[in-house]
Amino acid sequence: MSADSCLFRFRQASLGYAGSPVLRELSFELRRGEKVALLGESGTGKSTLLRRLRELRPTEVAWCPQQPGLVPMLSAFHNIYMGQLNRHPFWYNLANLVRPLAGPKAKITELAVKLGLQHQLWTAAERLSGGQQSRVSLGRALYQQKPIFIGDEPVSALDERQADELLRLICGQHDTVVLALHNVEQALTHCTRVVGLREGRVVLDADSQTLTSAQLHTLYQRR
Ligand SMILES: Nc1ncnc2c1ncn2[C@@H]1O[C@H](COP(=O)(O)OP(=O)(O)OP(=O)(O)O)[C@@H](O)[C@H]1O
Repeated sequence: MSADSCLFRFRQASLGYAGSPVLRELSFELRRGEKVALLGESGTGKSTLLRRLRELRPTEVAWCPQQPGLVPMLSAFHNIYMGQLNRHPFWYNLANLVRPLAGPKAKITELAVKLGLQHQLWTAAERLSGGQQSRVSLGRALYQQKPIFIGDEPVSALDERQADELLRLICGQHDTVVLALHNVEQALTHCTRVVGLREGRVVLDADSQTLTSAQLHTLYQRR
């Protein structure tokens, strides 16, 4: 593996907020091409690590946050389009807001079919269900078309079949993927590597093929 295949490297790092560390003595490397699942109990620091990764390579990362953060009055189409807002001049974005342009319309319609949102494309985000909103948020991240996808529980509001289909889509479209998940089966099926966190420390880091779901469930057992 060449040195420049390393995208992120932490050595005994401390990550947290305003002087209060969440992740301690973090030693962690992530190489191009890896598909990594972060697992661990709520509050253990998964989002904190994902946010740091995103800050380190902002232009290369397609970011799918835990909270959809949609503009309520805008349609699913326009919310997805926002994934490429900063690639176009102001006049182009304004024209597309008033009357969707042919190019974005074709691409977003195709994406909406994959997301199962073809019938909700022109519905305002505030009128969508929680699962539909989270698919719009995922669509916005996919529409960014960046090489690295970082998702904070991007499929947790979806049923199992939909979640599997969309995880396949995410992993197929991106060279490198880092996902905070709570579902150990999804982690083993879709990711090549699993990193387990407990109380702000990495307690497991292994190739998915060497792991069992029973081992991963121990990350959630009370001590
Ligand atoms: N903006 C913030 N300012 C201060 N503390 C924060 C902030 N965001 C998160 N924390 C704290 O950092 C710790 C880790 O939170 P984090 O969101 O990284 O956990 P998580 O593993 O992603 O949890 P979940 O599975 O519930 O999303 C928690 O104790 C939380 O209260």
